[in-house]
Amino acid sequence: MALLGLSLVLASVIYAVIWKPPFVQTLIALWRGHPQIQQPPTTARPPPPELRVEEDRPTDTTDENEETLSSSPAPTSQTAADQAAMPPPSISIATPRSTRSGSASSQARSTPSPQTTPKATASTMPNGSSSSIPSFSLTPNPPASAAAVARTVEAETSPSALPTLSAPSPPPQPLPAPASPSLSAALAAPSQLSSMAPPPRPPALNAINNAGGSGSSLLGVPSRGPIPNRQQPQHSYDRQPGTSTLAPPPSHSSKPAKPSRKVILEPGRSPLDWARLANSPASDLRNLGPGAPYLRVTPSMLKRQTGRKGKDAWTALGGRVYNITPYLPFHPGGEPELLRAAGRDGSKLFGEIHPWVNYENMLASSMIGLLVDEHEAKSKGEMDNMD
Ligand code: HEM
Repeated sequence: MALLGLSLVLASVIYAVIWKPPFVQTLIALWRGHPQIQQPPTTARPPPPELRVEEDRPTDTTDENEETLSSSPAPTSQTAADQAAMPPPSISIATPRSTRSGSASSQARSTPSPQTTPKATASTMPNGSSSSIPSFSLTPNPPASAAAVARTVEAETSPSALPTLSAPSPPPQPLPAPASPSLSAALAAPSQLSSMAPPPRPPALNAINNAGGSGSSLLGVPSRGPIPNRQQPQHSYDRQPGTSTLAPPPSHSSKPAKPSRKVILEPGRSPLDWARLANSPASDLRNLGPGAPYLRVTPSMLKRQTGRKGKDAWTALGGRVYNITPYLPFHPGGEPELLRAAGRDGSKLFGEIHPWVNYENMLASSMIGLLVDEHEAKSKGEMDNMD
C-alpha cells in the first residue's frame, strides 16, 4: 500500500516535471520571484479595469491557448497560466505612453461609452484573445479611434468650424496624468467632445461672413453658409487679377472731360512766335505811337474799342487795359473767343476759362493803361488843364 502511494507520488512528480502544466509553471514562476507575476514594473500602471473585466469573460479559444484552457479548471489559474506563458513585458510598456493609456482609459471608464470600450478591445490581441499584459499600449496610432474620428467628423460638419478659429486648441481636459491632446481626445467620451468643439465664432467674424447676404461675402466669394468658408481662400486665389469685387465699380458720376475748344493756328502763330514778337523793340503792339504814355481809360473809352469799324480791340483784365488786336491770330482759343471780351472788362470771362494763363507777361507790351472811373478821369483832366 505504501509502495502504491509512493509510486503515485513519484508519478505525479514525474508528470509535473515532464509536462509542466500551467499551474506548475505558475508555481515555478512564483518560486523564482518573477517580476511580472510578483510585482508589476514600477513605472507601469496596472492593467486597465476594462481589460481585467474582459479577462474574466469566457473568450473564444484558439489553438494557442486551447491546451491551457483544457488543463486549467479555474479562470484564475488560466490567467496565471497565460501570464506565465506570455513573454515578460518589455521596458517599452513602462513608457509614459502606457501610463497615459491607463489614465485615459480609466477616465473613459468614468463615463461609460460604447466608443471607448471597443477601442480598448481592439487594442488587445488581434485574434480576439485577451491578456492581462498591458500590451494594448503598444497599439500603433492609438488616436485613430472612434472618438478621434468623431471629433474629425464634428469639425468638418460643425457650422462654426473654421480652420483659423479652431487653431487655438481647447483647454486640455483635467486628466490625472498629462496626456497628449490627440490621445486624450481619442479616449474622451462623447460628452467631452462637445466641450472640445471649437469655441463659438466671434460676432465680428460672423458679421463679416454673413455680410454677403444671400450671394457673396466681403471677400467676393460665394457664400453657401459658414461651412464652405474652409474652402473660400482657394476660390479667392482662383480669381483673375482685376476681377476682385473689392475694386470700385466703374464710376459714372465723375465729371466728363470737357472737349477741347482749342483751334488750329496758322503757321507762325505759335505761343513762341508771339513771345518773339512781343519782346521785339521794333514792334508797336499798343498802336498808340512811339513813346506814348499809359492812358487812363474810362469805361466809355473802352466801350468804343470793340475791334470793329477799323478800331483796335481793347479789354480790361485786372484793372489794366490791353490792346488784344495783335494777339488775336495767336490766341489758341480762336479770335472769336478772344473778341468776346473786347470793349469791356473781360476779367470774369478770362477767369472762367483759363485762370492759370499768365496774361500780364504775355500782354505786357500790349498794355494801354489803367481802367479808371469816368469821374476820376474828368477831375484828372481838369487838373491837367489848370497846369
Ligand atoms: C477774355 C477773353 C478770352 C476768352 C473768351 C478766351 C477763350 C479761350 C478758350 C475758349 C480757349 C480754349 C480753352 C481750351 O479748350 O483748352 C482759350 C485758350 C487759351 N487762351 Fe484764351 N481767351 C480769352 C483771353 C485770353 C487772353 C487775354 C490770353 C492771353 C494773352 C489768352 C490765352 C490763352 C491761352 C494761352 C490758351 C491756351 C490754354 C491752354 O493751352 O490750355 N486768352 N482761350
